[in-house]
Amino acid sequence: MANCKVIAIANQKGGTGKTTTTVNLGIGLAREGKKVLLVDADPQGDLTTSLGWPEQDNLSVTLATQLEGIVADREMDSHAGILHHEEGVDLIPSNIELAGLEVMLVNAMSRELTLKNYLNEVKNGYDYVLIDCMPSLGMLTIKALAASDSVIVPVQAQYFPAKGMTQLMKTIGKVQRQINPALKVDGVLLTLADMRTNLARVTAESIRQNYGRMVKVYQTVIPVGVKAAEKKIREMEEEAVRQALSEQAQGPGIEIEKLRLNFDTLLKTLSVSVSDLARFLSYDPSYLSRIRKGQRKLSDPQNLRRMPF
Ligand SMILES: Nc1ncnc2c1ncn2[C@@H]1O[C@H](COP(=O)(O)OP(=O)(O)OP(=O)(O)O)[C@@H](O)[C@H]1O
Repeated sequence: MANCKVIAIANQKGGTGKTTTTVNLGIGLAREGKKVLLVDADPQGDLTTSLGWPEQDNLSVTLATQLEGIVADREMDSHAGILHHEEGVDLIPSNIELAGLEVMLVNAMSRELTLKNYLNEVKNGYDYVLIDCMPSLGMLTIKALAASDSVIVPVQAQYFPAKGMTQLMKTIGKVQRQINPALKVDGVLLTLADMRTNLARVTAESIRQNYGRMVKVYQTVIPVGVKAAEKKIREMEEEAVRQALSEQAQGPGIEIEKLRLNFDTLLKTLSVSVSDLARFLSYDPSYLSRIRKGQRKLSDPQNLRRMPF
């Protein structure tokens, strides 16, 4: 479609509701009769999982395959790998292979434009393309901003994100000046808001006061559904969780790769995201995320053993 709009859903802070916004906005637009393609631009593949493809390592064609084809200048069917969801949205999925692509792209020509070039090949069939970005301002997010007409920034209403917002706005400004002058900020979306608390109300007000002149802050605020998130974890098979945890918590001798695999199994068993588990345990999501990527060991296995399951 000639007027396809490409929107990046971005915030370098983890767990602000990017994936949830992408899914719900996408399905909402599909219900309005729009043709929608969702793009999972996060190697953690949470969008792919949340749409019902948890075994994403078994997918033969993903976003990484397509981008790699563009870099290598290989003839490819650009529609290969696109999945169709029963709610009426399409998805180009991702898995951990996307992380490896960043390294490969260091020497690639026009590396910032690989995603744009790929989307140019597929977007004609769609009214909207929504890109779920990863929680970083690295090359994959730059690529998403370079490929987009606009960006929506989900911000968790519970924390005043002063430093993070300044960094994000600087990056958007840089992309506008150097790669994509047409990029617009659609708006800031306040998410996970518990408006019964003073903190959320004060934070929402501060965000409007501090950024409202620069960018639109949507009047619509997404309320937190605490019960739903916690119920999901509490309903898990307790025995399976304990078993996976005790394997993980074998102390400093455990191999980092084994820990990574165990942790992955744990998340799949629970069918929860890293952010879910982090919130439930009051852990820093980036700490758990590094364990999941095989970048660090548990520093406090005893603490994990006492998890409140
Ligand atoms: N309104 C809500 N109420 C309750 N839980 C929510 C809500 N929105 C999102 N969540 C939960 O919060 C967690 C973080 O949301 P989500 O995965 O959408 O954030 P994200 O910004 O994409 O995370 P990441 O930065 O890790 O990619 C998820 O477990 C999700 O299920």
